[in-house]
Amino acid sequence: MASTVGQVIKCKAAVCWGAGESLKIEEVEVAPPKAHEVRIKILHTGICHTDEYTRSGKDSEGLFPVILGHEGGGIVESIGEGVTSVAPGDCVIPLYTAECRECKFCKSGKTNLCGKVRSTQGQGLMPDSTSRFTCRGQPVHHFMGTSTFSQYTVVADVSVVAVNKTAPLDKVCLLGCGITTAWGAVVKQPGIKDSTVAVFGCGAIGLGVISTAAVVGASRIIAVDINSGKKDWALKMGATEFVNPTELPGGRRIQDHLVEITDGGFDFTFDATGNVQVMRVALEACHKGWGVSTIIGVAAAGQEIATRPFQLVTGRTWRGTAFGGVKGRTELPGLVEDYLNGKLKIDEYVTHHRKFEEINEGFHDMHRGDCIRCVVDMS
Ligand SMILES: NC(=O)C1=CN([C@@H]2O[C@H](COP(=O)(O)OP(=O)(O)OC[C@H]3O[C@@H](n4cnc5c(N)ncnc54)[C@H](OP(=O)(O)O)[C@@H]3O)[C@@H](O)[C@H]2O)C=CC1
Ligand SMILES: N[C@@H](CCC(=O)N[C@@H](CSC=O)C(=O)NCC(=O)O)C(=O)O
Ligand SMILES: [Zn+2]
Ligand SMILES: [Zn+2]
Repeated sequence: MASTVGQVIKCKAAVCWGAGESLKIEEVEVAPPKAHEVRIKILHTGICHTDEYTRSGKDSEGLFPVILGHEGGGIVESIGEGVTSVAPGDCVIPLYTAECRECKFCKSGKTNLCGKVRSTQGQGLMPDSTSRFTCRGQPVHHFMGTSTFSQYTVVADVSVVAVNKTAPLDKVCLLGCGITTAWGAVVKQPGIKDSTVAVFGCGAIGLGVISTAAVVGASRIIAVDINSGKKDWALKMGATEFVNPTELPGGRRIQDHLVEITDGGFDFTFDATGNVQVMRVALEACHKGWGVSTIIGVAAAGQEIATRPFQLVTGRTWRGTAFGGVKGRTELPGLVEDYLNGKLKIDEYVTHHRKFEEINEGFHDMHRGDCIRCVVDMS
């Protein structure tokens, strides 16, 4: 087959032309990678709730037309000048949280949030402020620096990591977001061993938090979800109990119930719903004096969190995490090895598979209570 290196590639991509619209499979042109960029043939991608959040128009950073997707796996097709970290043929995972190892954030040792490409990423553009995608003669925005709903995508070299070539990409693509976020939210939070934990929301993220908290050795893990169908899932992943707030007697408030059954509240709580009222409950279900609540869920544009400041004055801590605090280029190869060695669950989360042409059905799957993660075959 003729080499595509340096050429514009024509391929299929799922384009979202406007907020709230279904994705449309289109022929797109994907320009070759410029300096410090990498063009990737995407083989599989998960659909994360954050893709739906932006598609639906709830993302204050949302731009259209756009190629969504940020939970992918693929093979490097070609590299731009100056790229040394990956090579053609490498098995890679695109990273929506870059890791340049040079910026103030990366060098701080305090955060995984890299500053190198974040501003252009938020504008749906590559670091030189242009797009590599066109469709029907017009530029199409990138998304989260990854755009994995395209058969070929271009990412910055700081936004991609090579992993073990034997890893099945239809599984480890989930390390591009969901599994890693949940894992990091727990392991990077000191003190979970022998502690009490509440997890609000039992989607892929919440279940991953439950599973990791169980592995780390939490003494009691209470899963909270408004869908009782999630009870079996939560218990299977390691929760010790399950509570459905809508089934409490006499309209009792969930935070009052949780504080009562835990003798004062939890050591740690996690929001994995993106609902700001639930975030408040998660904070207020923390134990006075030391409870720590972590926000993972992403809330819609215009939403704000609130609580009585007294909740914080009396020793509760409110914090949040992006991509689980994980530095992707440094840590993802190890997580892939953990998966290959049976130390990290991924297969269990993949409940649905879809062909690329069925990607909109994959979004519908996500709204059904029985879908944890849908993986799309991009071939
Ligand atoms: N910070 C980060 O880096 C990341 C954040 N996210 C965000 O994390 C959140 C979770 O993602 P994901 O697991 O994929 O989403 P899902 O939609 O799969 O899971 C959310 C779960 O929360 C349940 N839920 C909804 N409302 C409530 C409520 N009031 N009380 C308790 N449970 C409730 C849902 O139930 P039902 O099924 O009935 O709707 C569902 O089971 C999203 O907001 C996503 O955008 C995702 C990845 C990374
Ligand atoms: N664009 C949104 C913010 C969305 C958000 O918080 N994204 C998370 C990852 S969610 C993955 O599924 C994140 O990494 N945030 C940090 C970042 O730098 O974006 C908005 O504007 O509200
Ligand atoms: Zn995600
Ligand atoms: Zn950086």
